Amino acid sequence: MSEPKVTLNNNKTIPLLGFGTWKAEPNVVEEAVKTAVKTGYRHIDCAEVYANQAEVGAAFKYIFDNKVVAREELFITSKLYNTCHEKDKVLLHCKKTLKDLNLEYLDLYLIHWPIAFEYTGDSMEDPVGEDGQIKFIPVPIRETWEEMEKLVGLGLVKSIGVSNFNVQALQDLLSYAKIKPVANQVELHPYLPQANLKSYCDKKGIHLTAYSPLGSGAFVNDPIVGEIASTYKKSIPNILCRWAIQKGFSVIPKSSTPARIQDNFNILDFTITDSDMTKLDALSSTKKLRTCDPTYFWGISIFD
Ligand SMILES: NC(=O)C1=CN([C@@H]2O[C@H](COP(=O)(O)OP(=O)(O)OC[C@H]3O[C@@H](n4cnc5c(N)ncnc54)[C@H](OP(=O)(O)O)[C@@H]3O)[C@@H](O)[C@H]2O)C=CC1
Ligand SMILES: O=C1CO[C@H](CO)[C@@H](O)[C@@H]1O
Repeated sequence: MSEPKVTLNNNKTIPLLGFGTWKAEPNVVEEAVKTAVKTGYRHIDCAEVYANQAEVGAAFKYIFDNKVVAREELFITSKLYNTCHEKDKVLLHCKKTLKDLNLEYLDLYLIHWPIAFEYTGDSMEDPVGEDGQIKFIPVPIRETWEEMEKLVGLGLVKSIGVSNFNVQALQDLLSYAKIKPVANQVELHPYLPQANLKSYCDKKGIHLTAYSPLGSGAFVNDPIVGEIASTYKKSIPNILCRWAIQKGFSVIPKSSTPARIQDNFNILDFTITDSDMTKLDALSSTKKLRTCDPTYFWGISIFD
């Protein structure tokens, strides 16, 4: 079954079911990406900070050399890390990402977080001072965004967007952006449904991509999701990802396990009824969860 897609605000399309690569160890990610593409995924989510782009790039080389699919059939995203926000780092690290991924262009390049750290070169390590605190630097998002816009002009990226931006950060960006962000990639699942952000992004034509859609396994003991999964004879991850795509989000579950990579693709042959969608929508009133918390990572609070 072919992948459903939605149209972005620049008229390009994004496949709704993607494949995540964070924490996919360098020695397994190459096989995982090959398995994903052979299974049918057409959207692959990468980032320089995941420290595995060269191995993901080896998979892309295999895929294109062996005509598993053509380059135009894949939608490939990567992200500019917090250490690379300064004016002179954006082009440099976009080119580094393209070289590692063995690509001539990215479909989508995102500012990974709306916060800037001191530069640590290609290591992608977070800069930590002697006091144990992260070394933040005051680079305005505007400076970084203007460089991101130039990448579109250079043909290195088809679309640009952001990740982990709240409504306020998007409002600021839209006040000066010459090229509107096509997408905002954020943590999103029934325990963190991002209702305010969704309503703002819908109004502004910004697509939302749901990261950590499985909530780090937090739903395995949820009786409502479990019951819905048995009704449809699907797995809990299937229900979570299907819920996301029925709400119009793209979704990027990660797995390094071949059977799970294949299982997670099995969401295109069924529809969750409105009444079951309502039950899933109601879960955030029973439990709230944020697995990727910058307060915990770096001691900075950026979400509402
Ligand atoms: N923009 C950002 O700041 C962020 C982006 N992301 C992106 O989103 C992607 C997905 O998010 P991530 O945080 O990885 O978490 P996910 O919600 O995708 O969960 C991944 C975990 O679930 C396990 N898993 C996957 N499928 C199944 C299954 N069918 N049954 C049981 N367990 C399963 C995986 O194990 P195993 O691999 O062992 O099978 C892994 O431990 C990332 O890989 C990354 O690409 C993530 C976080 C932040
Ligand atoms: O995508 C991500 C995965 O983890 C990183 C932390 O180590 C985050 O920076 C980021 O959000």
